[in-house]
Amino acid sequence: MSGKPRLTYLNGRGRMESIRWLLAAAGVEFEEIFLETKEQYEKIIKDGILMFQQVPLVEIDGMKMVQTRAILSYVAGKYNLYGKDLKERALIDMYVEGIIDLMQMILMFPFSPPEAKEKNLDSIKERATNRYFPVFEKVLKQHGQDFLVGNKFSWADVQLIEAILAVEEKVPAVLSGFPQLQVILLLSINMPTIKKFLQPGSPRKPPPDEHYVETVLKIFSK
Ligand SMILES: N[C@@H](CCC(=O)N[C@@H](CS)C(=O)NCC(=O)O)C(=O)O
Repeated sequence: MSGKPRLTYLNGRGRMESIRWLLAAAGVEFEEIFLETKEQYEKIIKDGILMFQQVPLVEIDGMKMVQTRAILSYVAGKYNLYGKDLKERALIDMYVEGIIDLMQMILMFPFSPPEAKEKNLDSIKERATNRYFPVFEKVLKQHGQDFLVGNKFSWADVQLIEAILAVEEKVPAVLSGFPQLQVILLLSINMPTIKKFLQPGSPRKPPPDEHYVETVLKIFSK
């Protein structure tokens, strides 16, 4: 093995995308194995590699890690993106969990039935604008620092930037009432590691299309 973390998931965003973001933001290169068939997925289950028969799977530092949040917090801790003490870490956890709740709506959106799409899109817009983005706008405004926690770039910032860009893909003007978020977005997308991740040809995955949705349904159908 090359020593690089090895990620096993589908060739699409899903639950793995935040892990790709965090590794990329930390400047860590990784390898990927893409599941394309149910047989491939069943084989890794049969081999006993997936603790709960679920992906994402990340092989890192001799471990076969599953559970998205466990993987993310390991990576955040390992690469100094997890605050300087327990209190900063608690804050990062709260921010991240909030953003993950918003991202969950975005994750499920492509699987909405056609008649529910408009309503679900409205809910994403409503939640982003009225519940989640105002929190981060206020935090940044109140402490006047560049980043969310401890005046230092952290996992919380990475998660926020991923979420902002994901919401903007669906609701382009969503940041118009959030000047602080515009600033942190600009600052972050110009950081060398993130800039690289946002360039074509990087491991960042495109928004889910019909083929991705079909592949997910095919692989995970019972
Ligand atoms: N709590 C787990 C959930 C993982 C999960 O639901 N993964 C899906 C793919 S995105 C899966 O493997 N589904 C198959 C199954 O649950 O049987 C995590 O956050 O990693």
